[in-house]
Amino acid sequence: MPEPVPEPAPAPTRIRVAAERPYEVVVGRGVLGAVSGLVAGADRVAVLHPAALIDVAVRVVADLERAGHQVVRIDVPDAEAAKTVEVAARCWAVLGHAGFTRNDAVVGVGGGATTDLAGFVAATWLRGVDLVTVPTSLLAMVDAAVGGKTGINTAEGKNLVGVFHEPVGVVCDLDLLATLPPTDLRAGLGEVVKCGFIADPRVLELLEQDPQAALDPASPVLRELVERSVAVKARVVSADLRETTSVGGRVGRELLNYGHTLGHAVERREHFRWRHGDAVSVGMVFAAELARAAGLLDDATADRHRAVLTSLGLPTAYEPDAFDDLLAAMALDKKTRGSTLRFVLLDGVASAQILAGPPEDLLRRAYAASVARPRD
Ligand SMILES: NC(=O)c1ccc[n+]([C@@H]2O[C@H](COP(=O)([O-])OP(=O)(O)OC[C@H]3O[C@@H](n4cnc5c(N)ncnc54)[C@H](O)[C@@H]3O)[C@@H](O)[C@H]2O)c1
Ligand SMILES: O=C(O)C(=O)C[C@@H](O)[C@H](O)[C@H](O)COP(=O)(O)O
Ligand SMILES: [Zn+2]
Repeated sequence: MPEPVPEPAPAPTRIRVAAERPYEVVVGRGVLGAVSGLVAGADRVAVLHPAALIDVAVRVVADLERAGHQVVRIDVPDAEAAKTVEVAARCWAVLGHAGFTRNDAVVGVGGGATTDLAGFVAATWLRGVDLVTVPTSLLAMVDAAVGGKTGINTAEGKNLVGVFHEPVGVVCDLDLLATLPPTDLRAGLGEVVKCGFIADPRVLELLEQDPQAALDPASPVLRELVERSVAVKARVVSADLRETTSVGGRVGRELLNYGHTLGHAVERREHFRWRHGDAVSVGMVFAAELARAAGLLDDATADRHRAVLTSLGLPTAYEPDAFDDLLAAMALDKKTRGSTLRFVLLDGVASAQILAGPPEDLLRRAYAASVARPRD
């Protein structure tokens, strides 16, 4: 009997983002080697990573050194602990010490917290040097590493300090998801569900058909979900890079903030110890209840939020008595104008509008509905 011939691995997918300097998001398996080609013009390269990703960072460093770059590896704190001005200042000090100039580059290897920090450091050093993101979590692949939002937190709230700074390239190596803890993979699906509701109904169908496949890092279903979510993000940011064009009935980049108004408030109340994707999950259920209470969204689509998120094991409700704290935190949401809160709401799947200044009692009713047990 002849040996069975293994199927060739599918070629990497390249998704283009039309920024001022257009760039590509490469999605595939075994594509880590693409990083060095993206920083070809740099003499020095800084590779920022948390301890959990040391093995990946070492592989990237070795490639870069083989290509002749002088490389500095910077070990940063894990998760949200990296997104502080103190950590950014430590990175600036390392770059200064190593003599980083404007043709040098920063590479962020890690989850969304690391790529947000790396982006902020790259954006601010000498007012901007090249950035390559190497997302290693699902959430960073489908969202954080793409699109140029960079930032750090302050005691007052989430991502309150940051700049837009697009990467020169994004390398999503799906093989890296093999070591991602299942709880973090699940949290990443929160942003995938978001992409389904705001723009791509096929994402919702895939999740509903086989939630377990979505939770399996080796499955082709997960690859399709990553590609579809990156495509949604690329399309939205390409049309509104700086989040400036939600006018009239048209929602620009703010669309990507679906579920984040309450989600970020939950993160702040939890002192940034909640996973971002979990908070967005809770925030989307609240947004669906608000849209239902405002008479915008039909019952079936509102209920579909809780159903799909629950099937993936994501949280759908926060503490019943927390609304006053959350309302105060939402005042600092970036979509707020003056004292007017603004929410991205759906009036159907893939159809959004901004609700500005809803009365407080409507918000309270929606929150109460979001924490109530689902209807049978
Ligand atoms: N800039 C944006 O557009 C944007 C979009 C969405 C989210 N975000 C930000 O992204 C952050 C959330 O990202 P996240 O969910 O990736 O969280 P994270 O960066 O905190 O990573 C989650 C955990 O997974 C670990 N990890 C990551 N990849 C791993 C791997 N391959 N193997 C083993 N462990 C791994 C990390 O070390 C961390 O402990 C938040 O700060 C959020 O605000 C930014
Ligand atoms: O890229 C965007 O735009 C988003 O809003 C994507 C979100 O998933 C992400 O969490 C973002 O960081 C939130 O933006 P913020 O401006 O509210 O901090
Ligand atoms: Zn998000």
